[in-house]
Amino acid sequence: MEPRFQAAFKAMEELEKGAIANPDEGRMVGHYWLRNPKLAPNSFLRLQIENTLEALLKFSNDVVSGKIKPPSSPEGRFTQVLSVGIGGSALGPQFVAEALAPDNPPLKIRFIDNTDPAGIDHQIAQLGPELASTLVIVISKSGGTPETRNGLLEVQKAFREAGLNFAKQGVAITQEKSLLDNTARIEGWLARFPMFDWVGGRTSEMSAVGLLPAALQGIDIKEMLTGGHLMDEANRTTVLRNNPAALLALCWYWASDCVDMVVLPYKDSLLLFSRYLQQLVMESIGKEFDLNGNRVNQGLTVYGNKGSTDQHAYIQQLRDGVHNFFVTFIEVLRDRPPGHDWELEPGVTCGDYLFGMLQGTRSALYSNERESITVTVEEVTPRSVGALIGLYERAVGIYASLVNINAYHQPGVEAGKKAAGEVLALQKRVLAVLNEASCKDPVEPLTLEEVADRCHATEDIEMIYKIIAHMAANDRAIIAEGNCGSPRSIKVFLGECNVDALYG
Ligand SMILES: O=P(O)(O)OC[C@H]1O[C@H](O)[C@H](O)[C@@H](O)[C@@H]1O
Repeated sequence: MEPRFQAAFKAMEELEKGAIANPDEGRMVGHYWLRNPKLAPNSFLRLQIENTLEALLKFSNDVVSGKIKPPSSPEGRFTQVLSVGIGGSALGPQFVAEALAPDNPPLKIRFIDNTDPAGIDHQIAQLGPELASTLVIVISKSGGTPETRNGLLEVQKAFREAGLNFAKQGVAITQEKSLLDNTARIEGWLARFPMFDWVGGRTSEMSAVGLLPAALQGIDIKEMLTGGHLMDEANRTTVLRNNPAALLALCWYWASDCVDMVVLPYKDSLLLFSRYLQQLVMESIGKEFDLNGNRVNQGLTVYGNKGSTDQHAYIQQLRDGVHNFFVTFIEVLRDRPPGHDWELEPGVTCGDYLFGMLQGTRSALYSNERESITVTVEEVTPRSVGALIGLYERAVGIYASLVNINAYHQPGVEAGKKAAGEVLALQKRVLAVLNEASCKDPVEPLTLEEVADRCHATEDIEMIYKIIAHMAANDRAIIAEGNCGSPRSIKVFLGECNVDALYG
């Protein structure tokens, strides 16, 4: 493997110097500069990074100290953060909050990371009157992701209904001049922080995306950056056996007949690490074509929660069942902060049990020829979490070089987004057809075939059935009579005729 690793190290060196490492999108890949701005290929980019960090540190200090206040909160200071974002604009902040937020953070954080109305209602309801002291951070690199836009519109509606001025409590993190950036600027939001073209969503935890929410929770973000920076330095050696990320990538390569990567941190606070890694690894490595255009269908499937909890769920299959995986144990040496430990049996602490479970599971898997990797950290601190993120970011990049793919684009994601847009367009046509039939006197109930026919979408009859079932279940003026289980029996009409829509 040595020559291939040397080629991968060379590619990484070029990337760090500002090469267009994401060729299809014509972009540089600069997340390593975030923790060492001196590496940035020019002083303009270096200053952008440094100024953003300085500005966000100042902003978060002012919010935490109460210098920046919500306009109409009885507490007189912000007490909650509501983060609205999805994918790379949520997973890092969620992981870091779970891993590092103190028990009583200066601001508590909640997330809206979906366009599920019930989920959004739940978050807003939980805030209750504290909405008045909630800082809403809307995060979207592109500034146009529909789920995030919907979350924003829902939150703004809640603010209106509570008689609050959203702009005074809203912060945007997005690329300059994106739709979100323009909205925030025109509406005069409290603050805006930039995302950079050359940082991908899934590697944005150490940009404003991850750092601002973390700082507001009282997490030492400089330490996170230091951890990332130190890890990057270790990963720059071209001596394979001394390079942690390269060794990790080598293990993945060695195990690559086993495409399932089971990540098991034995530490509750690292529960969301595998969820975070799911995007980082799967969106980076899961590719149809290699860089030469050959179909390769690469991929590594990441899952896992935490040990020892998962031992009581699926380790049975790992030990005895289908052998298509390798496990990564994340071992944390420090059980608890010093001075709190006690022996619940002579010579044995609670943490000794956790340790025993990890080692026992590792041995039990090995005895049945199931291999594993162990990543050991001394304790869960901002520095070690920064280092873990840095380790996996670099391992993904190196592995991508080994299998000759572009780790930094995500062409497959577009297909689902486009199809979702088509479904919503079809829904509008269905409504128009139903409206026309429902405006007749007498009303003309239609079968699904008739709806499909009038929509000129006979191929899409199944989707039309789904659209009607969904709308009928949601008090949407649609009346569907018949038996859901036998779609042919269904007849549909609208409860009222919308004359404007008919002629509009
Ligand atoms: O930050 P945004 O532009 O809103 O993007 C959020 C997410 O959108 C897509 O699903 C991309 O595949 C992800 O990589 C990205 O993290």
